[in-house]
Amino acid sequence: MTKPKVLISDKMDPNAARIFEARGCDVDVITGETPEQLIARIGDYDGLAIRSSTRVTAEILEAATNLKVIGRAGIGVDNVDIPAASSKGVVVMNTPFGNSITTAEHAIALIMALARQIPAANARTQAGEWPKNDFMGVEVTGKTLGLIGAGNIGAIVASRALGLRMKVVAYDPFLTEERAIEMGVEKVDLEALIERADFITLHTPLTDETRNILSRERLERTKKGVRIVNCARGGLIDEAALKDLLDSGHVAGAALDVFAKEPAKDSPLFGTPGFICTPHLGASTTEAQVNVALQVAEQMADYLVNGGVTNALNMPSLSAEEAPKLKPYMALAEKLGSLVGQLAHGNLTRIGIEVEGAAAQLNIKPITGAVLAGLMKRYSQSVNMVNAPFLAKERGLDVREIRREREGDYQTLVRVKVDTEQGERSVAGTLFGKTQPRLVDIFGIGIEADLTGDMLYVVNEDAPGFIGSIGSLLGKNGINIGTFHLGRREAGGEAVLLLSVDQPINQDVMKQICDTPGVKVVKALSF
Ligand SMILES: NC(=O)C1=CN([C@@H]2O[C@H](COP(=O)(O)OP(=O)(O)OC[C@H]3O[C@@H](n4cnc5c(N)ncnc54)[C@H](O)[C@@H]3O)[C@@H](O)[C@H]2O)C=CC1
Ligand SMILES: O=C(O)CCC(=O)C(=O)O
Repeated sequence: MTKPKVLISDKMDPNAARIFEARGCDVDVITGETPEQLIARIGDYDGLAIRSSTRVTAEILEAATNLKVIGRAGIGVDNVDIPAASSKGVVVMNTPFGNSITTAEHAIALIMALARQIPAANARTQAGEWPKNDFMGVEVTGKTLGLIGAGNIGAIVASRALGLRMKVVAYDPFLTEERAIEMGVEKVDLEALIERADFITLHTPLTDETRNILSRERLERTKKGVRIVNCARGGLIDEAALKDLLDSGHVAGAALDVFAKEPAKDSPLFGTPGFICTPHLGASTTEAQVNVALQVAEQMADYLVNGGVTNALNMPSLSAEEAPKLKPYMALAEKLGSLVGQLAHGNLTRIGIEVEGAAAQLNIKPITGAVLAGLMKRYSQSVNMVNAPFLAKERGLDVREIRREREGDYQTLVRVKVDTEQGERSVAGTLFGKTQPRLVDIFGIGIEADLTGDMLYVVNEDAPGFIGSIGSLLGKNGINIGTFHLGRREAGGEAVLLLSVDQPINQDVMKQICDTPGVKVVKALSF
């Protein structure tokens, strides 16, 4: 088996490359390239490991013909076009906890730096001024910290701020009263936070809702003398309004680690009294960078080598223990989806995926993804279990999942049901010996078949001599039969013949089969 190839395109702790190699991947570290250079190179790689500098755009993804996974060594994935990655079937992963403590500590450091004007005092002292009378600070003890965003980092900031004897008020639409009590913070609405906070710190992602959350209008309603810290994402604060309010003295201090446009090599805020900044250093500690590098490499290698999915933003997680158990089910599910896709006529509007017996103990999402991928192969060659659910949604396909704990005739069963113009139709399969996918039911007719390679599907009237006539027709045309499977509703009723052949069957032979007396439906299948 060829080794998966990974490109590390941003500066990353060297442990990442070591882990990739130890886990059986080939790895190249090529940083600082232009988008055009990355576009020219990316087609060679199965995995792309990034931090925040590489922007993974739709154009880059278009050129990424082999790419299976993008791993962000860090939290924010606003530098990745996730919808484009999803529709190309590329898994996007991040490392949601590896740098949280470090980033929270940076926010606290900036709060303290603002309270005591440390950067300006340092610069002027080192310039030989000894400006003792120019730097009257404020205590943080007893002050109110307004926390916008109380997720992982926000919660750590809150705990540290409480340790500094600050009072913490938090605004986060997803913060429950119970969690606020557990964190020791007061849950408030945004407007109350704006009016009450002596310090404000932001810890939300940048979304349509959070963009400009500290707008000019809100900044103007803050307490006079407020100090503001942003270690989350540029774009959360109106930078022009912040500059005006620093100039007017309404805002006493602001510390930005992140800017609306990065790298921020120039900004109207630079040089403004009370303004301090760092170049997106929130996650930059040795500890955090080792954490995220190890974690992203482990996660990506696990996916590329074993199919395990951890911390993916566009597909359900799949642990390294689950992955090998699910693998044969996913092969079965893909084959059943593909069978339905090849046999069903017209536009499908609804699909049901039922798992029964042992299959019901497993995570159903990957099974659903595999059924949909098999089904939609007829629309697109680049469909896989990552993008299939998105494509299904785009096409308005109603997908239902049903789990039945009890066993039926089989110890484990996956059934795929679709609504067709002829009514509801279903196919089902099981695993022989826990790993071998087998079809066991096709549209209500029991049959045991391995769905593999080129196959011929025939529905016929059950009559003596029919099987022999099909066998000799194929023989006459030089087509060798590999396996032969039969099933029927009842003696003399509707029967199904499913056989594997050593080569695709051409149109001429298909017509001859079609013209054979007793044939009702005939279809060439491929798996
Ligand atoms: N400066 C740096 O180097 C770093 C920055 N970050 C950034 O920090 C941010 C937060 O990270 P985590 O705490 O790990 O994320 P998280 O997902 O654990 O927490 C984010 C919180 O924001 C809340 N939120 C969402 N929409 C909101 C809204 N409209 N108003 C108020 N709250 C809202 C969510 O409910 C959630 O609790 C991310 O944007 C991340 O990119 C993370 C690491 C390093
Ligand atoms: O990788 C970095 O230095 C930035 C980290 C960051 O912004 C994040 O994890 O969201």
